[in-house]
Amino acid sequence: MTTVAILGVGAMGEIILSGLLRAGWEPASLVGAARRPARREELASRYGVRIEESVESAAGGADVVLVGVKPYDALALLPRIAPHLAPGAIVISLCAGITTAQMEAELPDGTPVIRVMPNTPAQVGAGMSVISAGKYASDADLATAVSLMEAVGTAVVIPEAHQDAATAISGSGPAYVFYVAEALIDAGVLLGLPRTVATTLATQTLLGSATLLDATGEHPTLLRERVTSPGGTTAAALRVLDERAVTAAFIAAAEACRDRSAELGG
Ligand SMILES: NC(=O)C1=CN([C@@H]2O[C@H](COP(=O)(O)OP(=O)(O)OC[C@H]3O[C@@H](n4cnc5c(N)ncnc54)[C@H](O)[C@@H]3O)[C@@H](O)[C@H]2O)C=CC1
Ligand SMILES: O=C(O)[C@@H]1CCC=N1
Repeated sequence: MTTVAILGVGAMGEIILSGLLRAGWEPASLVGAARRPARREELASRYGVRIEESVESAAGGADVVLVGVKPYDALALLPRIAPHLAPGAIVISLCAGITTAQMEAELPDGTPVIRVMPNTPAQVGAGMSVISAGKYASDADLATAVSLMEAVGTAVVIPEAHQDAATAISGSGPAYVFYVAEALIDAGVLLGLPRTVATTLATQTLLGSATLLDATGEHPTLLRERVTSPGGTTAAALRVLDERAVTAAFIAAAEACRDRSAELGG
C-alpha cells in the first residue's frame, strides 16, 4: 500500500485528500499535517485519517510526500522534512511557480521531486493535473505521480518549461469558468429570471457545452457556428463580446497568470 503524506491541508490539500478517499484509497494510507488544533480535529473527524501537528512526523515514513502549502512557505519546509524522508520517498509539489530545481536544492541529493499543477475539479474526480519530473525522478516515480493524480481526474505529463503556461489555463482556469458562471447568472437575474432558474440554466449550459466539446472532439469554432443562426440572437450577442474584446481580455489574463506563476518561483 502506497502511503501519502499531505503537508498543508488547505483548499487544494483537502481536495486531494477527499478525492483520493472518494477514489477508494484507504484512510490508513493517508496522513495530513495541519497547524491549528481545530483544523486537525475537523479533518480527522471528517475523513477518518491521521492528521499530525508537525510536517516532520507526517512526512516520516511516507512513500509520497505532497507539498500543499503556499508557494512562499514551500522551500522553508523542505529542509525540515529532509531528515525524516523514507528512502526512495517521492516529493510532489502542488505549488505554483516553484521549480523542481529549487526543491531539489533544499532536499538530500538524489531525492525524486515531481511538480504537479492540479485544479479544484479534482474534488469531484474531474481534475486536470499537469505533471513534470525533476532530474532525479525515475519513470516509475513519474508513473506513481500520474496514477495518484489520475485518481482525481485527468493527468498529462508536460515539460517543466510549460508549467507556468499550464497554470494559466488549467490551474487557475476553474476560477475563470466560475467567473463566467457568475456573470451569466447575474445577467439572467437582470433579465428577470429567478436566481435559482438562472443558476440552473448557466450551470447546465457550461456542463453541456464542455461535455459536447469533449465528446465530439470538434473545434470550438465549429460548435459556436452551429449555435449562431444567420441574422439570429447569438450573432447579436457575440458581436457585443467582440466589441468588448473578451478574447483579448482572456489572453491578457492568461499572460498575467503565467507571469505571476513565474514570479512566485522567484
Ligand atoms: N487552490 C487551488 O486551486 C490550487 C492551489 N495550488 C497550490 O496549492 C498550494 C496550496 O494552495 P491553497 O490550498 O489554495 O492554499 P491554502 O492557504 O488554502 O492552503 C495552504 C495550507 O497550508 C497550511 N500550512 C502552511 N504551513 C504549514 C505547516 N508548516 N504545517 C502544516 N500546514 C501548513 C496552511 O495552514 C493552509 O491550510 C499552493 O502552493 C498553490 O499554488 C495548485 C493548484 C490549484
Ligand atoms: O491562485 C493560485 O495561486 C493557485 C495556483 C493555481 C490556482 N490557484
